[in-house]
Amino acid sequence: MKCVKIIPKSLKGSIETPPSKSISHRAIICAGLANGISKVENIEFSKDIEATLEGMKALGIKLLETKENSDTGRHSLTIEGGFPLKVMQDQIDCNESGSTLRFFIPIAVLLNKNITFTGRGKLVERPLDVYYEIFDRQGIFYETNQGKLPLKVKGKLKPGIFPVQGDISSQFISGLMLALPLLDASSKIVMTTPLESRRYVDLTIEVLRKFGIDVKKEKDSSFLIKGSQTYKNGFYRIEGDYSQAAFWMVAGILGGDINCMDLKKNSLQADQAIVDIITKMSGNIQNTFQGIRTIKSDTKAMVIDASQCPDIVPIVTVLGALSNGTTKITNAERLRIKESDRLKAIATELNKLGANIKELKDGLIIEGRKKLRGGVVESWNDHRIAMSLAIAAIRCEQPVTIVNSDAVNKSYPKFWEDYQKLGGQVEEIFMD
Ligand SMILES: O=C(O)C1=C[C@@H](OP(=O)(O)O)[C@@H](O)[C@H](O)C1
Ligand SMILES: C=C(OP(=O)(O)O)C(=O)O
Repeated sequence: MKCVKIIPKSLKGSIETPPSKSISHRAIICAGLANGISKVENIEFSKDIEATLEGMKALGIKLLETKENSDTGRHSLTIEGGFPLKVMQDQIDCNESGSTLRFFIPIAVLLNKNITFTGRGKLVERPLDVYYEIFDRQGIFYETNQGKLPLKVKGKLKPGIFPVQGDISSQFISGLMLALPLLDASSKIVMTTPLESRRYVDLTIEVLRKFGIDVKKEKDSSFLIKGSQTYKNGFYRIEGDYSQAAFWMVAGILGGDINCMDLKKNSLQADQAIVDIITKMSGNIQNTFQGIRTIKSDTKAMVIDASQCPDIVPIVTVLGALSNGTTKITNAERLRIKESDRLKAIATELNKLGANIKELKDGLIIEGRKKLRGGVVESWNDHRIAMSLAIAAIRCEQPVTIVNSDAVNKSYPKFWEDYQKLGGQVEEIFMD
């Protein structure tokens, strides 16, 4: 198994922030549903984005051209889409990507064709009940392995009222929003419990708008989607990813000076919350002409409500573990159904490095320390756990070995390369 050994060092320099994974999924799907040719620029081929692109190809879209930008190594895609889609393969492999699976299922049940969804790792068991309830209500055929993947579907979604729980995953609401405009009458999504990860839904509405689709927010708890809409083809450039920038921002605060470039100031990304969190913890964070800069600072503890920004919890836990006082993470129960049980994973592994973190049912209590010790830790095959541990290494007294370091490929294949570009000392090793 691939592992990395990190010699603790501060990180300094500028980083070309990777493109937003969340926006990339949405833009590729929208381009595929639009009649004609669209261009999607600034794509990083992470495993999750590959799954979405391959999935859309299975549904008949054509990837006419992939052009690499020689400066950034990122790609510009020319996509020929169109609805109705022409199913080329009846099996869609979502690998470990929750977004791919939950965005594709409603699209698959627009087509009345047999389609089977497969996946790996924790994705096999991540919840899908919100969709199963809709299928039961509408008489859509589906077959699972006791609720888990593989999932086989066949049927045709009907417009109407969709009561949906808002606190399991916002990805169900985004998935429905992608498909419902293509039905022949209006639909309404009505939240039956408060919507968490709300800004991911706002992001879906924004990308849909750019592709000519209108979704109306009626109140905080319901969305109106007119039927018989058509996706319009066009050009979309993906902005930088705040979830990934969060790792470098915390790295700057813990021991360096880092400028993250290509971050939109008025972004709809949920994880822009990292800027507010660092500011409130008294970190030195500044807007620069090209991005956001963080500089080594003494930070203090705070209480962080994770309900709207779950993906930054692992890296915020690292910051809390190295801040003065007791940081509390609350409303974070959904972290247990991500690529790993992230509350357990980050608490267990940071404690191995010498942190003092107590796990609660829906959060964490983190007693801050000046330094951590170092040692051997596990990624739990979770990209955000691997990257968080790599950043924690900056303030360790001894080297840190991360087992299964390839987990980063799910969202950020160039993470180790960028870590070294910033002056980090990383040695690749293999362990059984
Ligand atoms: O819509 C999206 O792009 C995402 C929504 C969030 O999921 P939940 O709504 O399940 O929290 C987030 O954790 C995930 O990484 C990406
Ligand atoms: C949870 C994540 O993604 P997904 O739900 O798409 O697998 C993530 O990127 O942290």
